[in-house]
Amino acid sequence: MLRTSGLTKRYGKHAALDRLTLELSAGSFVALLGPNGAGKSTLFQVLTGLFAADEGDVEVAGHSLRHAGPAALHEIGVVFQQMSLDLDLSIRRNLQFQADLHGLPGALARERIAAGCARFGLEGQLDRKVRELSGGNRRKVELVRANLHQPAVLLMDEATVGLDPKSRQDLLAALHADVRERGVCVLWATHWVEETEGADRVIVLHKGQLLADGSRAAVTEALGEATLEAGFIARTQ
Ligand SMILES: Nc1ncnc2c1ncn2[C@@H]1O[C@H](COP(=O)(O)OP(=O)(O)OP(=O)(O)O)[C@@H](O)[C@H]1O
Repeated sequence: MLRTSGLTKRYGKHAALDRLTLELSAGSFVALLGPNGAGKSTLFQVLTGLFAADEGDVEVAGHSLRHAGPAALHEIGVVFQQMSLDLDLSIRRNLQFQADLHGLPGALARERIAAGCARFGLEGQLDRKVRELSGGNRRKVELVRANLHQPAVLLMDEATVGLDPKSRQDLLAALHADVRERGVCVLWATHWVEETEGADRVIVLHKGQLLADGSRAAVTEALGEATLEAGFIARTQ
């Protein structure tokens, strides 16, 4: 569903991504675990076409980002670390804007906006400005937005920053439901080991390279300490 081959992105001489090759399947929740500076955000910026890779390519649902950019990008939804909603627009206007960008017909857009918001208990708040919402509800709107065009791949970059435990739980439950019910592939970037719980697969990124890849148990074993957290800390210092 999502493939990268030999993906390299340099800032000057420094390789933030260093020949990264990955293959992620449909219907899987994959945790991308890496310390600060590992290259997680850079990977997301390349996957979403914000920056071009220096080497390598990305394929999303069979479309090459380099050769068929719009088709590849249509299969990606993203929630970045920094909130990117327009604070002075209502929830409805923010979501409608995204629906227009993806060319969703009016009736379908209205239906998906209503269903997406209802899923998070936001249905009574559609005409409120985003500025008036709590951090948790802003995140939920971002997730509704990322899902509006029903992409095959959802990229979540430190998406629980600022969320209370209940909002965090709701967000994760919604994503796991998308994986099960729609066969979405979720790539969940985090530097918190506890956020890999429930993931089908854990990928550990360090200095732009793959350090370990597999189930939590397999990665714990590969990192060579008693717990995943201890191994992660020991091997990424
Ligand atoms: N615009 C930039 N110019 C120069 N170097 C950059 C730039 N953006 C990132 N880097 C460097 O690239 C490397 C990877 O950074 P990146 O932000 O992708 O890591 P990250 O895993 O997302 O970290 P964090 O968990 O702190 O968000 C770091 O060494 C960082 O300093």
